[in-house]
Amino acid sequence: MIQKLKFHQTEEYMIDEFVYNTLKEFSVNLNKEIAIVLNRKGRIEEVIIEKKEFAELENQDSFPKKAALIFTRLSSVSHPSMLDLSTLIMKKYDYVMTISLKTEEATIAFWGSLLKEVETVGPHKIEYFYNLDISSKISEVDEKQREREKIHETLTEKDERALLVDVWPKSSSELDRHLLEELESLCKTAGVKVVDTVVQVRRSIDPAYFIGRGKAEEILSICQQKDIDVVIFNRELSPAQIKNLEELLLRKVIDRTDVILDIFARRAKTKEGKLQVELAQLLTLLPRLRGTGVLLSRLGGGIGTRGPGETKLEIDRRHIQRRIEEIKKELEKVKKNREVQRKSRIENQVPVVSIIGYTNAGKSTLMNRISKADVLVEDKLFATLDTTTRRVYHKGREFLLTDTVGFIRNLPHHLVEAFSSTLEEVKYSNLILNVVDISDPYYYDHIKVSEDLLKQLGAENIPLIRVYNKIDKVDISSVDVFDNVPYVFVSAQDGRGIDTLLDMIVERI
Ligand SMILES: Nc1nc2c(ncn2[C@@H]2O[C@H](COP(=O)(O)OP(=O)(O)OP(=O)(O)O)[C@@H](O)[C@H]2O)c(=O)[nH]1
Ligand SMILES: [Mg+2]
Repeated sequence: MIQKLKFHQTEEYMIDEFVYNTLKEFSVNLNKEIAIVLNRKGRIEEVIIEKKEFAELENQDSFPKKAALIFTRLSSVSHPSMLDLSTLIMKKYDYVMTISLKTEEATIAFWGSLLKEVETVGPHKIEYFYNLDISSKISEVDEKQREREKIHETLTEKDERALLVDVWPKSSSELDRHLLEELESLCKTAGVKVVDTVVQVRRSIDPAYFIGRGKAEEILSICQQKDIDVVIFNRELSPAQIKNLEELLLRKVIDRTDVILDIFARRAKTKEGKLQVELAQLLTLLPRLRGTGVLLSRLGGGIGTRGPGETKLEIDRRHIQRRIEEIKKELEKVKKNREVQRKSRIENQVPVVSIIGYTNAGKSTLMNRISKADVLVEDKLFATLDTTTRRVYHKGREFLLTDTVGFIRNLPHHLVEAFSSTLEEVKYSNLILNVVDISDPYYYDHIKVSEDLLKQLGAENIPLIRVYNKIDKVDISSVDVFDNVPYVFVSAQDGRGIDTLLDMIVERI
């Protein structure tokens, strides 16, 4: 049968009578379901006999990107199942056709021309499809896809113009101001141009618009005057508030979490890093999807819509749920791997020292200084997303030094969860270095944020040294040292204090 089908070419990129009869004959005789893959010329590229779930066809790379999947069902079900639809979506087929051999009826599922949902034709008797002109439908979809890619490109090419919105309590403090500045540098890192900032002082939060409808209308007029593309809130918005605000402001509305996620999405390099970012994005996205509809695009592209790598976040709820499970499984594997490595380290008795600290504190610079590793150092938030480990020797002692992702106040809950496999490493270290940028006026606050997170990770009982960094920038006599935690003053940049730090490390491991 394979020979018979392999060199056959169907008309119009559709099933024909010959193919149908052949499929039927062999399906019935073998009592097995059969699938074929058609390329765009209508040639049969592949014949697959009874894979229970065609969605699990894994050698997706050998498929041309654009192709159709046609398969038989022995039962009387002739409409596509959830699984069939997710095959269509995930494997990027042009269309998927389900044929019931019992009823001789079939249904095809394909992307609608708005690219927002899946359309179906059928169930109809199989003969109906022999003359169906699917090619023009498909080219319509292609055309739309190209247009959208163009829009996406222009949007990502030019810097997006953002309006920042914050809500402060009646008794606002310096810290509120600081957090707003922090959002501004997050935006800078994410490549967004901050055009204006609106701060509202209010006692309570409006459940529908967060800021109250009057203020929201005021913001709309600012957006129109200043050609704003995106409105960024410095507080966490509920899914309903995002929806209401987007409807009123006619612009993309995102919050602080989205900005951080966006930065993470651009920066994740390793497979694990990417998986973790994707997981965090999906966990954030899920509660924002309402109903069972297919959410295919938030307004436009740009910030808040990027996935790790080049993929955009265009996924429906079921698919998300499945993907979340998939990622968790993969991360579980990574974790197992880590455990094995950890065991062998324990057996070899090589102590582990972890560098943690607020983002931009100088962790990677310190790592490079100590181990001469080449870790990306940048005056940007979250330069490091993937952990790096290096072997260090000092005074006849050996230890492993690990650089980690930076901490930040209000680190999105989903990120902590998603990055747990990376952050978990900290829990198994013999010593923790909390790197603190003392040139930042809020350094004490940063110490607290980082050490609170250690508590959350269950790492609060591990010996810790506070490494007060950047002493080349400030006069250390003006620096207060808090609590009874061991500390050292260093400049990771010019090397001052590093020997003392190394001595302190080997004393403690
Ligand atoms: N003046 C001075 N600048 C420093 C020192 N250490 C680091 N920096 C600068 O601080 C910025 C951040 O340094 P990184 O080492 O990337 O900081 P990080 O903590 O790894 O940051 P993330 O990975 O983004 O969380 C860079 O511009 C460094 O050059 C220091 O001792 N003195
Ligand atoms: Mg770093």
